[in-house]
Amino acid sequence: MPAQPACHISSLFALEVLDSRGNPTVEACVTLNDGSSGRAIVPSGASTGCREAVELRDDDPARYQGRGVLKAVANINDLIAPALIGQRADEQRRLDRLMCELDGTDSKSQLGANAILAVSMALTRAAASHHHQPLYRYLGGSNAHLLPVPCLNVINGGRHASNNLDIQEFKIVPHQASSFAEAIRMGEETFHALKTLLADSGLGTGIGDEGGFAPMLTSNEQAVELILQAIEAAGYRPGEDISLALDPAASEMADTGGYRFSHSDNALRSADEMIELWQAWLDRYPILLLEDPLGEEDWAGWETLTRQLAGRVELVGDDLLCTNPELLQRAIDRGVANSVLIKPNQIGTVTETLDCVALANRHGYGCYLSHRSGDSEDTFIADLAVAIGCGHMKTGSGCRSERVAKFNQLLRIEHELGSQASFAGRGTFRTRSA
Ligand SMILES: O=C(O)[C@@H](CO)OP(=O)(O)O
Ligand SMILES: [Mg+2]
Repeated sequence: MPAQPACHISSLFALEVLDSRGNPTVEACVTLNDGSSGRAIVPSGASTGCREAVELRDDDPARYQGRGVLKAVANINDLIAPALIGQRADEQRRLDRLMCELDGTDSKSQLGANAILAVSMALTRAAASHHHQPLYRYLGGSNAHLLPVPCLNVINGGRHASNNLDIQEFKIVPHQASSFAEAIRMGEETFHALKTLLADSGLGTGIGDEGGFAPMLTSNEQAVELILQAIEAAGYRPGEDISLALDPAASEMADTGGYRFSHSDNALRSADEMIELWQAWLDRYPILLLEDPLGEEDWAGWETLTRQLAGRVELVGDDLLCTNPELLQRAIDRGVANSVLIKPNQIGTVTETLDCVALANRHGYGCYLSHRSGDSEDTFIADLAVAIGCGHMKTGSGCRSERVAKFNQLLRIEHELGSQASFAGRGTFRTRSA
């Protein structure tokens, strides 16, 4: 029998490892006949959209309070591996489809999106290695060169911290830089200035899940004011050098009749009042991007919001769109949002993630790439950002290794690209109507 070609999968296995919250997650390892290999760890969200692909967890309370992933691991070892071993690793579309067929559900609930995505990403890495290409080049082709503006989440609230802030993510956007390295320096200098400011004001400097500070404050507005002060203290001009981005994660606030700010004043606001609130914040603060400013079920509210604000600010659908091409198509048809958050584990394969990006590109929607609040040392999304040239991404901020790992990978990519690298800058943020 002739030897199988070098790109064929010779082994595939999975194991249970830990994410940044100390919860179990799935790692998959793929090896090819020529010895090339790839491994990948899937991240995990806390404020998840209700239409995300299913993250399969064990219901065994004796292990990790029922959060184990041994079933997902077994699904890789016992069901996916036998189907994939012997196949070409660089036929990503075919293999991702094969796994979806093996699963047989729309939500990937049978095998688990955590099982399928771990394998999907590991396959990409193994194939890139087989073809002697860095991941960003293999995924993005010869013109992959654009480094994203990093949006650093410097104050954490909502589901990501145990403080009294309703807004989940207060992010700084260092866009007035000539390179990714300079942008990261500006961001981290501001992060450290904020730490000093908080400490000098007697406020907490403990951090939340995504590496930002999580102080108890008097209002959500105070968080913004402190960040603006920190930007100036670091020697930068708010709005000129460094702007702001917010993720209110409003699905988490949804309550009968509107949105409840349960962490601070417990006020209930209707969708119209929420839109007025964001409008007032846009008048007052240099905000370039609002992610999930309304909830995932509130399509009517989103239509009004988009009509009123899409010409001024990037409106990103996260829980609303779940990296799902079908939901994005619905948003396009209804004129909702002007940008889509891209989180591979919301949809569950590399192929479908790239399909969602392609659909967004065809219709002039922005793509805003994202980590999850439970993440790991895996840096797949750093390479993905350059591969798809999305121009801006969020991956937390600068004092947790799982966040820094992505920054460091982007610094390596920028170094490797040398004079071929470009930095996206402010123009990457959408300000036109959908
Ligand atoms: O809401 C979000 O955008 C994300 C990532 O920042 O949080 P989580 O991973 O908890 O869904
Ligand atoms: Mg979000």
